[in-house]
Amino acid sequence: MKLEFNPKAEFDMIAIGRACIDLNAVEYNRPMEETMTFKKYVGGSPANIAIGASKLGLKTGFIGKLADDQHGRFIKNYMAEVGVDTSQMPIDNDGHKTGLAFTEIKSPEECSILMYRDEVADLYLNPSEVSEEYIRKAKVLLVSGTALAKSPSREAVLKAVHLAKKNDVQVFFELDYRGYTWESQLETSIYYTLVAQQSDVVIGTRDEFDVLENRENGSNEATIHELFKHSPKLIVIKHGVEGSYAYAKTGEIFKGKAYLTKVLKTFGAGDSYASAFLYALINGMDIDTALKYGSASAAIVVSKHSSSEAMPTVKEIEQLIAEREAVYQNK
Ligand SMILES: Nc1ncnc2c1ncn2[C@@H]1O[C@H](COP(=O)(O)OP(=O)(O)O)[C@@H](O)[C@H]1O
Ligand SMILES: O=C(O)C[C@@H](O)[C@H](O)C(=O)COP(=O)(O)O
Repeated sequence: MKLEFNPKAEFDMIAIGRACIDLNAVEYNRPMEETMTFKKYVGGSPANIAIGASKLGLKTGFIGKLADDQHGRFIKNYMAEVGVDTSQMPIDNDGHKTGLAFTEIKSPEECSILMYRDEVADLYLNPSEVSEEYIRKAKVLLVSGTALAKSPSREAVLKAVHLAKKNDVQVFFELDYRGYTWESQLETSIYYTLVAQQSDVVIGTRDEFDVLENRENGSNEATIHELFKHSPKLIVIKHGVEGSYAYAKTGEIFKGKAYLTKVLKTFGAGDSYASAFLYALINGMDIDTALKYGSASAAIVVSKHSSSEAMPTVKEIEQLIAEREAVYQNK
């Protein structure tokens, strides 16, 4: 099974959603109450994915609203420096602020995120700020689920999905569930289902698919049975260190294993996985290989301090895959 991308498209991928700030505990392996210093990085799942993809050499753009403040300017400069096109990142004129995520690293296994997302600029992206001219230039539109949490960002994303489908741009939906921003799980389920049914590729953790289905302890089989009645051609369900599965509508099932490593913190895994998985698919690699790229990228990022700055190069990913696969083959 292979996805077809428009070979003439100017951008490999355009992401839509939030570009924010991560403040990662500098003194880690302790609770946040005892953490006195935090290091600033660009964050926000779709921004991390765009940065990761750009570092891998994909031509990447971003649609997202920024606050008119120091953080907004820092984000725009950083993203431009790593090669992301920031021409569709309007500035909020109504005093809304940049979203912040403080990360707590209690131990490599016990990490949590404290988010400040009330009245954040990214959720004020207006449908009028989503341009058909821009979206039609992409091979892939990557949608972050959190951008569906509130209006007007919700309508801006729905418009972007509509324009992508109209112009044969592949829609990748990263569920990216952050409970803080939603009114209820039922509300999330309604909008996740609406967008998932229209997407070409849906990526999420097992827990996030349970949110989409508004249930507990769902099964991958039930998920794919339902979603394959609609547009999706590929569904990726992640199971943390146990690895991930990619299900193709054509019936094939691919299993990706996690590459175990010395973990510093667990967050950043999903975003680095998504950027490398996408890189591999866009470059015509098969799904087994794309899963290896995703896992290797995640293994590199969980061993480092940030999610965005730690995004690896193609060389680092390929080296890790070669080393690990050689070990598996000698066993
Ligand atoms: N502790 C870990 N060590 C190595 N790889 C990991 C680890 N945790 C996750 N990964 C890799 O990252 C992928 C995505 O992680 P997961 O935790 O399922 O997603 P998310 O970060 O979105 O919650 C996994 O399929 C796996 O390949
Ligand atoms: O998405 C956010 O707003 C916070 C991220 O920037 C943070 O780095 C993170 O949680 C990444 O984790 P992941 O989505 O599991 O890759």
